[in-house]
Amino acid sequence: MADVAVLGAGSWGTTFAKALADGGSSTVLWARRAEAAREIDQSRRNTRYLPGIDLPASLHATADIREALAGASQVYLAVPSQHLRQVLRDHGEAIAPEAPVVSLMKGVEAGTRLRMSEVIAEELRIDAGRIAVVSGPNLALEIAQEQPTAAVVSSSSPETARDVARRARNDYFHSFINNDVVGTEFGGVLKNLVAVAIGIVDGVGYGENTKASIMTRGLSEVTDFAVAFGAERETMRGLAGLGDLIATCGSPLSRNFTAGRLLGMGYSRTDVIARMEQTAEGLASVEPVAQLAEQRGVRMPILEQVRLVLDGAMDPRDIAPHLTTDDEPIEE
Ligand SMILES: NC(=O)c1ccc[n+]([C@@H]2O[C@H](COP(=O)([O-])OP(=O)(O)OC[C@H]3O[C@@H](n4cnc5c(N)ncnc54)[C@H](O)[C@@H]3O)[C@@H](O)[C@H]2O)c1
Ligand SMILES: O=P(O)(O)OC[C@H](O)CO
Repeated sequence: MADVAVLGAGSWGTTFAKALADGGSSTVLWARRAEAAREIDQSRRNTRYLPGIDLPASLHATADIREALAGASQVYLAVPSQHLRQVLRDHGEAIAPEAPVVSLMKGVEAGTRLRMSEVIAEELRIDAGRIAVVSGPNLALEIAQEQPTAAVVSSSSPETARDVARRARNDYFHSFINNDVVGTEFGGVLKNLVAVAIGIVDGVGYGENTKASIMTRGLSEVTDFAVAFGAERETMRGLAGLGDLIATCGSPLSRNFTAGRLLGMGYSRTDVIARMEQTAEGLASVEPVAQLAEQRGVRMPILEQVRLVLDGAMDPRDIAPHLTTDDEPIEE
């Protein structure tokens, strides 16, 4: 029986499980595919998602989710956002009654427009104080290579945030804490959308001025959105907001940036999805976030343009840090 369980053996689940194990927790990782579990357990490698990375001996993997959850005192979730609900519906009752449940994901559920912590609360019917989310500038491969990185653990319960942050740290990974779950979660979701926009302009061939303009206006857009839903403005200037925006928009390791780049090069949404071998959460989050923004009356010109490019209704060359229909100058 392990101290902690991580569900999802893609690039982030495997990396986070390694970080937990390197921090001293005996860790079990659930992989959906039996071959993946076998490779991690026996060869200490996950070649599909983390080529070249040696995994620690204290990390055990299994394809049996019930075995993974048995007795785990903390449960970390790292499956694609659109599939979380089903995993919890099928196996949630195997989670130990007091165990904190921690979302490592950065997406919004398409049909319901719910954040992952909301999906967890709804499916498991547990108190919000037992739920935490982790977010920050956390490109998996860099962390798997043990490059120094920080993240923030957020929970409405300071005790839960602290308990999780104590486990989720080691020599190369540091966890801060906060209690702004809405801001921390939306920071991770929304930077993906700005990263798609930055990828698009990169694919078109535009340079640093265009990217910096879109990143800066993107942060303002992300902040307005998150604050409209109850987030603290300060959170958006922290690791889960600005920090993650910088990392994701500036790195070819980012799948959202990569998806945007393909769009900018002229590939259609369908082609991009077919070419992506890993999860680019931003693609599925565009529509629900746009609907949420409309609901609250938040103006999101960059998101709107990403949506138009994805729908094939706008030439990627026309994407700009403002809506091209703006006639009059507006306040920065
Ligand atoms: N990779 C990163 O750098 C990183 C960093 C921080 C947060 N995240 C977030 O972590 C989450 C997971 O992303 P990832 O990078 O590990 O994705 P990934 O594409 O690398 O891996 C996804 C994993 O989920 C599994 N999976 C696919 N469909 C499933 C289903 N129906 N049910 C259960 N499991 C399924 C896959 O087998 C795979 O193991 C995303 O929300 C992402 O935004 C990723
Ligand atoms: O590869 P991406 O675009 O999903 O980004 C990964 C992490 O969220 C970066 O913090």
